[in-house]
Amino acid sequence: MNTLSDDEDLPLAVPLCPDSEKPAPETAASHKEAAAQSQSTAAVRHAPVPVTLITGYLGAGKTTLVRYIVNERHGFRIAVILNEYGGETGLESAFVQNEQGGRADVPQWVELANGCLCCSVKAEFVQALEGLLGTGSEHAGKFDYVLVETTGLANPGPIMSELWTDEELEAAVVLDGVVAVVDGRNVARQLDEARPGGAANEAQLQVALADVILLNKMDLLSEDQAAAVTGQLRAINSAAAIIPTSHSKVDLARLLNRGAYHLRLLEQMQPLPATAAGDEAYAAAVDQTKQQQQQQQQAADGITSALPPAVQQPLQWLADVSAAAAAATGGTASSCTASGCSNPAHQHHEQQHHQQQQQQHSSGQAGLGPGEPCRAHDAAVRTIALRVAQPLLLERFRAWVEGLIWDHPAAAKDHKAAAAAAGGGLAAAAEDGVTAAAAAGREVARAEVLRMKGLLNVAGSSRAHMFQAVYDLYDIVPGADWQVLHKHAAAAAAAAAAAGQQAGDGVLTRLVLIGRHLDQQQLQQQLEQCCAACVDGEATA
Ligand SMILES: Nc1nc2c(ncn2[C@@H]2O[C@H](COP(=O)(O)OP(=O)(O)OP(=O)(O)O)[C@@H](O)[C@H]2O)c(=O)[nH]1
Repeated sequence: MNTLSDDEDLPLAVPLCPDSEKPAPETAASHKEAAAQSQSTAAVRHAPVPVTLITGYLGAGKTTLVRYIVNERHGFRIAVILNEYGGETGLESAFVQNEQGGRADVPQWVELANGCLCCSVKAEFVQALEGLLGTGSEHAGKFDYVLVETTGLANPGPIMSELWTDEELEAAVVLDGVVAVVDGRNVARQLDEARPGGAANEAQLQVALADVILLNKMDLLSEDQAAAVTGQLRAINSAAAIIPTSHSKVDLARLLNRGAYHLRLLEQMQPLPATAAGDEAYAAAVDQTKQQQQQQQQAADGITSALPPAVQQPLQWLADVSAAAAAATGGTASSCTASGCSNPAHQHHEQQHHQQQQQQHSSGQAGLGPGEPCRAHDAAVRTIALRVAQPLLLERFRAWVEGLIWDHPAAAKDHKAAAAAAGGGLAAAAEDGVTAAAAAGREVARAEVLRMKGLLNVAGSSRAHMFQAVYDLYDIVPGADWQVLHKHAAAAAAAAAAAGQQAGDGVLTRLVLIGRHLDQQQLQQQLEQCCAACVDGEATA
């Protein structure tokens, strides 16, 4: 499995659909399309069960959310997997089970005690899912949704990549989305908690890796406090939807069945089967949930017409990535900080920090030099946006991404050699940047990329390519033709503009990156080096 853990060596980054023969971009696209086609066909047969991962710091409201979901009328037959430390797991799940009686649809509870999903019980977790859903299991076909509640101290990255790629399950399950529940009252403090060696803490990782953030305990926050916390969360992760909640009560159409990680399958997936023939109430509830979700999403993004999934999906991707990029860019401009935090308390803290740095500087100590990037902000988990108009060479782009998401020094070294052979040494660029900075006497840490999302303009292909990376994995899926996309995006842009939102524009590669030590200028330069024009320039130089 391609995941990170304390007790395993860091694996190589693996494209979900690897091109072992490194074909030219045009061939690569066709290869991907063929692979997507065969996977999609399998999806129709096996109908993989969507899994939503629920993360969040201790006491944020995860169990409250699970309890709320299983008691709502949503039409899904849900299996719930709890990953709790200590002896109270039985009590908690028994309590929830007793409550579910009336309206929940056969929730099944599986307890994973005495271990953490992010390390020691990954195997147990996979076994639990196989037991529940795998072929031949007595439960096979009985559930059409899985919720996994992690411990408050879990880093969701490893389990995300485990779920995203789990071949052992033969697509019995598919990661649908990651929800982070945050305690609005305490999240600012939790995000600030220091970890040895300056590592990102769990609260930061949970927010950074989420597709949806529930800003919970709104009943305990003033409007100003809520706005401040929202700004802080947005600065870390501009790509996630932030939904304010009290007692984790949320419109489930915004939470479930988002399809954030199964782009290849969405086009071909059939509607969820009814519980039993003639169970009209069940089927109607499923339809209603899906319809609501689609309408809300489309209304939010200005996508008004009913489009085929092959167009709608990349159009949605375009809207999501553009909105995330706009939020990241707007955030950066909103204050003196790179993180763009709008939390007044945080700004105050950062003002102090700047003053300290400047005082240190004027007193001759190592501090903030003119034009020097601020290290404290650099160390914060944040979102940055990149864009480039020139078409990308896919292999160069791959080499760059692989270099970024392998942050382990040994893996980076292996990768440097491999990528130098494959794509002209781009993979080593980040490391070389660090070395150059060190030689110049600057203290620069290696970029730690947790999540990437983008739409790619690939040289030799007329199709917009959807791209995302989580932790040590990435995937690139060809979507609709740019022309078709633009035709619909123009309508969407007009609607979005009318709604006061920023819409996507032009045949552009646009990327958002979430992580730490992200040097915007350096990463922009590295992305530009992946362009065909850059390589042509090299050839003629
Ligand atoms: N006031 C208020 N209390 C809440 C809200 N959501 C949850 N709580 C309470 O917060 C406490 C913790 O909620 P849980 O749902 O157990 O949180 P958790 O994230 O599962 O906690 P751990 O399992 O310990 O990590 C409980 O007492 C909840 O009743 C909310 O929106 N407002």
